[in-house]
Amino acid sequence: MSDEQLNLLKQHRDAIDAIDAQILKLINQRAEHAHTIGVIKGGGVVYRPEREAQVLTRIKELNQGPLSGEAAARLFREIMSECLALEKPLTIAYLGPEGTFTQAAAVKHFGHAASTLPCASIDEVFRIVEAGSADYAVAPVENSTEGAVGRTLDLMVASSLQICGEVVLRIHHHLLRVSEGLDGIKRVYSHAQSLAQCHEWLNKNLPADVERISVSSNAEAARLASLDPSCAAIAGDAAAEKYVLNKLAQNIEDEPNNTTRFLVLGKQTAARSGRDKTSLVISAPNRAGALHAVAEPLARNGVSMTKFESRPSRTGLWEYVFFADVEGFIDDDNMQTALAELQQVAAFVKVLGSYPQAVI
Ligand SMILES: O=C(O)C(=O)C[C@]1(C(=O)O)C=C[C@@H](O)C=C1
Repeated sequence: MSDEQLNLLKQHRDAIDAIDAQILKLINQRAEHAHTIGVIKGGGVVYRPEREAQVLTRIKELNQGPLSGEAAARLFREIMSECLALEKPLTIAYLGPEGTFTQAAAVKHFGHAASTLPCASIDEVFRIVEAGSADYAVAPVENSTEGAVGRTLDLMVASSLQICGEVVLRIHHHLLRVSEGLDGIKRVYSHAQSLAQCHEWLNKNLPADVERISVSSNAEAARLASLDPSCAAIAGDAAAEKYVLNKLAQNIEDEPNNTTRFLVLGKQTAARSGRDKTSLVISAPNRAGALHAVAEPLARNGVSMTKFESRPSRTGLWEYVFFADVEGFIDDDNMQTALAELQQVAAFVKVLGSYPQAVI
């Protein structure tokens, strides 16, 4: 570098140092306000999903670049996470083990200041929060290629927990291994869904005699691959980092827009954020007529549906339960009318929660 370049570099670095000092001071001023808000809340619920969604939406709107709106929101996600931890540190139960996409979703939603608690099953995630051993739960509910996560939906029917948020995560799968290169791989471990999502890539890039073994999670697959150089795993970034594996191939999922949606569950109901969703479960006696009876009051009252999923009820042989996600907040007038009408035709209607739509 020339003297002139060195001089320019120093000028910019000096400017960055001065700006960093200002940012630090302002972040701490923000933290002081959050701390005082915590005192005003007087030991009540500190996490306010609707306010967090509003803060992040506003940041995206205010942002003028060169950082992207998403990048700016992610930075503020972390600042808010630390501010919230000053009020009260949160523990988030998730479908483990460590390194799963569900943990990545929990961190995306609550930031790094929240502690995450891995659970062995979706049932345990619900139980732990119901018992008060963790503050919130994060559980997968649907994948864009594989469809609904039935266990989460079934548990929602009986659980006292409310949905207070959603997280949408792009799922990127990588082929991971302790050693370099594709030679000598005898087995590939992954969760059955991930093996299915990378099926075409595996057919094209690995010899036919490489065994594909499905295990309980992608993180478990990465752990197994870390123990044996003749094995590889399909898993995401978090698992690759945790088990210090090489990425032999990145983003090997067949479907480039592969996303998973997760629910955030807790004992509180969220307040209106302005861009909300409501999840309902509706039970009706027989499927053919029931589908129309359930969808019609929503449509007629102008409540738009973003998801509709039917599952056999676990209580009656021919009964179906319908899971509907609709746009809007529970006490919107049209929502209230539609719900009252639904109650006339359905065996039961349960509101699983009204909550802010995912912002980042
Ligand atoms: O506004 C509040 O209620 C706060 O506690 C402050 C704050 C924030 O840092 O902006 C922190 C945590 C809440 O979940 C929402 C927002």
